Amino acid sequence: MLINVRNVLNSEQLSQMQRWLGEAEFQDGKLTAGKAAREVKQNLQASGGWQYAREAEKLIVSALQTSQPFLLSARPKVIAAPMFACYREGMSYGRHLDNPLMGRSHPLRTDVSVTVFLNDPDQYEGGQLVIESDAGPLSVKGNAGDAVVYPATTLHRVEPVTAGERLVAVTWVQSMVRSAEQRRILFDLSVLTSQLAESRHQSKELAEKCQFNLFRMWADV
Ligand SMILES: O=C(O)CCC(=O)C(=O)O
Ligand SMILES: [Fe+2]
Repeated sequence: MLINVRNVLNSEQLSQMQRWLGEAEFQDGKLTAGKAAREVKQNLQASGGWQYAREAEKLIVSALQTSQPFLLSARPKVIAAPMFACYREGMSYGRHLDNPLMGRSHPLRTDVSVTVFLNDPDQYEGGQLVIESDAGPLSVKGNAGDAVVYPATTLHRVEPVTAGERLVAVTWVQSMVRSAEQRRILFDLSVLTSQLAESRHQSKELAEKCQFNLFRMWADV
């Protein structure tokens, strides 16, 4: 399931992020890539020495933690510290698969990948995030503040930026529900429950009962 979550960051949070990023020092993104990804990764990333690194990570994680569509689609158990990437003219990230585990001392299993767009799509040309699916490639270019959430089990790439600059935060989630298929069912049931609640339909409780009991059955906490 690929979902586009609107307005994970509000305009105030977005301006704050952009101010902080204005002070960031960027370094070669290959420094944080696994062996295979290194060969296709051509971008820049905010360095660990960036004075606002911790605040920026916290802002993204807490914004995700308060977004209902994100919580219902990803069912996060742990959210990794986000990385802040910048793609300038000519930069791209070729077709790759994200590492299955991230972090050394407390490894996190990457079930879900997340990109939060930090500037508007009219500020760069190219730079689409392209996710391969059984139905063919899905190409995304989100508005500033939106996030795209997709299974980390998919091959994906970032098309070359041909003009301007693309700014994103990327992170990964270890989900309480490991299976993407099960997460999809739970998400659909949560949508169904709220639609039935809105129309005050008598079956709302039954839909919610199915959602809750399947979550209880599948959750690994
Ligand atoms: O920039 C993006 O949207 C995704 C980048 C990516 O695939 C990665 O960092 O592994
Ligand atoms: Fe990736």
